[in-house]
Amino acid sequence: MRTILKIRNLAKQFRLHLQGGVRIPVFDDLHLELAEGEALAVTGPSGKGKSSLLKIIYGTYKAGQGEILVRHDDSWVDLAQAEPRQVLEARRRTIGYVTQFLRVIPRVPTLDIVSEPLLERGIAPELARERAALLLERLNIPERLWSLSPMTFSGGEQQRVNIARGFAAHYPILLLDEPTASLDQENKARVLKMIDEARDQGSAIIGIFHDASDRKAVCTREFDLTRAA
Ligand SMILES: Nc1ncnc2c1ncn2[C@@H]1O[C@H](COP(=O)(O)OP(=O)(O)OP(=O)(O)O)[C@@H](O)[C@H]1O
Repeated sequence: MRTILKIRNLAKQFRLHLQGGVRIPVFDDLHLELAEGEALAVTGPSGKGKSSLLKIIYGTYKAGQGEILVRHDDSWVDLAQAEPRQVLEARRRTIGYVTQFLRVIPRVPTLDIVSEPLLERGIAPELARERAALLLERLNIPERLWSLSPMTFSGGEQQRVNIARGFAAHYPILLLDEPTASLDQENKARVLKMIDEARDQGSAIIGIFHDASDRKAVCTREFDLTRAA
């Protein structure tokens, strides 16, 4: 399997400008490589920087130093240095990101939220909606809710809508920040199966799972931040 992500020398610290310029160091000299078909669990105690690492890879947070080389359309792009336009391109086709929180846009129906990543790739609306419907069904979202905005849905329902959206299109790299956090056992098992299927199809996964048995179920390797940086 080909390497798809190479992180070299990554350093990050936050600076709280509104609180006397206090510095919070997170990483120093972090190195990481990931190949297609691998599922990496990022571990470490609370506050060690697990979510920050995912956000840096996705381009939400800027790296302080270092390289984040991603294989995008068969060439290497350093997302730490990339223009915002390149980051958006990579997000559209190469890197997916699923958190436990859905960013709800008022009045947009659930089915449209889930089909959007497919429509963005030029998939015909009919096909995109079919795929979205399959995912919602698989994740136990009752059909009567599909035409509604998820704004009033329960936490677990919103999380499953977010997961359906994150898995609608194939991404070579998939970042998962506690995707199973507020799910019951049955839905959790379904999500873990979807993660496994994505990996079987060659996606490289980086996930944060608080539950050790979830990590064991889907991850091929662990990356312990207490040792990494
Ligand atoms: N936007 C931000 N501004 C300032 N500090 C931040 C910001 N985001 C994270 N931090 C700090 O960076 C450190 C790492 O936070 P992060 O959320 O990445 O940890 P984590 O390992 O994911 O924790 P948890 O397991 O509790 O979710 C923490 O000390 C946190 O306070």
